[in-house]
Amino acid sequence: MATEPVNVNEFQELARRVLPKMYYDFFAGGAEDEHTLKENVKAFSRISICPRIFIDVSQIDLSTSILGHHISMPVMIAPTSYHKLAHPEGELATAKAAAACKTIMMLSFSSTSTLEEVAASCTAVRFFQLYVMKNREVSAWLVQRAEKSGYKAIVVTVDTPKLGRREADIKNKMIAPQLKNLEGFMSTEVVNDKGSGPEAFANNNFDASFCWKDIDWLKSITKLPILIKGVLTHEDASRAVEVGVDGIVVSNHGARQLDYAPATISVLEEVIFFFILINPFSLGEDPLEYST
Ligand SMILES: Cc1cc2nc3c(=O)[nH]c(=O)nc-3n(C[C@H](O)[C@H](O)[C@H](O)COP(=O)(O)O)c2cc1C
Repeated sequence: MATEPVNVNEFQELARRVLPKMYYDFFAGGAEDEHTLKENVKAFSRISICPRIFIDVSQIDLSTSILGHHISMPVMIAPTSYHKLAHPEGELATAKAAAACKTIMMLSFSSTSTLEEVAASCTAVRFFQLYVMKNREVSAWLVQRAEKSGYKAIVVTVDTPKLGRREADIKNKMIAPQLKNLEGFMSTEVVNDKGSGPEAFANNNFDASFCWKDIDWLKSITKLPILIKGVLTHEDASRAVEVGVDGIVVSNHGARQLDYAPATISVLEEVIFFFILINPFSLGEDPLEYST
């Protein structure tokens, strides 16, 4: 690329050129046929933006609040794994960017820096993303550490009872890096010469039985607000209200989990419509905030 990249597509192309294929494929790929991966992009391209004219836009304020935290724009950093595979500064650089942009960073369970290191490195409001493990003690220990380190919410990812079948990772025999948050408690090294290391680790350790009733357990171990990430239907949004979580993240996990799931943006309207129906006067103020 002759000039500095100016948009995310150009950054992606740059990443493709400089990263080892195994890592690039991990970051860029989706599950199985990658049907949903393509749909995620196509669905955005089907949305057009209709401008209204003669409005004074000399001062623009995009700021909003999420769970009471004021942020500069309705854009946050979703939890993504293994940042150090892309850059030596890893999650610390991402956290610095979140602070500079005055937005919220959700730190992945699968980070390559510890949650304490990230907390010490920046002033950004941080949420901690959790996969609930078969060994509940490990999950409780992580939640307590997040609470102690000043994270402001626990985001439980609920679309990953098993890791999505990511065929590129299987072919590349993707090697999972050490998960820093688990260091000292358990080894995350997986020798899996048959396929994807991350898939083997997740399938050995994530609790595929975790379901609605277990939200009570989570509430019993933390005072932090609880968000569930991976909701795609109004039925599940309704259930989330019933079990009393503090927020939902509408998401198909970047098409990395269930292939042929709908594009996230295409179901957002349905889910938001449900909230308007149950609470017509409080859009934007309700404790259940809306995001993808
Ligand atoms: C490389 C990569 C790693 C990801 N790692 C995680 C993760 O560790 N935990 C998680 O909950 N979501 C993870 N995600 C999903 C993102 O948080 C986010 O949901 C996705 O990129 C955007 O799709 P959505 O708009 O459907 O949410 C990852 C996504 C990518 C691309």
